Amino acid sequence: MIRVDGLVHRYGDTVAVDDVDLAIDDGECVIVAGANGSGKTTLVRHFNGLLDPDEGSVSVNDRSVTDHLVAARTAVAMVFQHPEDQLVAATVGADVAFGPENLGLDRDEIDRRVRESLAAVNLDGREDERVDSLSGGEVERLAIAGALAMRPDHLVLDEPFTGLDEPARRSVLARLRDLRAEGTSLVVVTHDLRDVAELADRVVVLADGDVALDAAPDEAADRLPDLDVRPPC
Ligand SMILES: Nc1ncnc2c1ncn2[C@@H]1O[C@H](COP(=O)(O)OP(=O)(O)OP(=O)(O)O)[C@@H](O)[C@H]1O
Repeated sequence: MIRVDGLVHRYGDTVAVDDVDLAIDDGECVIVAGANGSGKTTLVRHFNGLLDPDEGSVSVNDRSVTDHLVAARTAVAMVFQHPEDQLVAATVGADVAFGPENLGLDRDEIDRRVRESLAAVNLDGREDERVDSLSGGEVERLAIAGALAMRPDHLVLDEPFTGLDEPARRSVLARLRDLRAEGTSLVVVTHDLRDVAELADRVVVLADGDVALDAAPDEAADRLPDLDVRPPC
């Protein structure tokens, strides 16, 4: 479980996250939506300790993120909005292998995870290609493969469908559906629910850094336009 209690995050005078309480159960799929600047990215960056709370606390699997940073980063994998910033190696295979290598896994297991993760995002067989030769959508899929290779308990994706063409989008959605069925919790940050509403158990909408709505997708649909979120078609 990811648990957020009274979380406040400030950037100077800007209160980006304003006293948020939230719990995401194991195996749940939660959409975090809201207008630009409502605090979505800031909130989820606390889930694996990329930011420190100004007030309040975050725990993952019952352990404080601040006190158990390595455990949080092993349990929660993140894919960010600008995945090109997340690349760490020169080739596709080495990039996906980086996380599992840091977990200290043996070579066979690392190779297996690299193969499976690349296949999950339709990049199979491209281990030896240079990352700087990939298109924007391919880089995004590579970043998702890197997160999948960690076999995290919780996967957080910040605007994962931006820049993906239709086949790539379908393949990522299918993989997310499988992950959810396997018990991985998913947190998908978006301001447009059309892509992921069918997968979600809950929609959490932020407005001005606080939770303005927390409901099942069909219950939430009517209120979404008032909160500057495009409802699913
Ligand atoms: N590094 C930063 N320094 C200063 N202010 C920031 C920083 N990052 C975000 N902010 C501000 O904090 C608030 C919340 O930003 P955040 O990026 O978390 O929102 P968001 O909902 O993810 O927005 P978007 O949909 O545009 O990605 C905004 O007012 C933003 O301008």
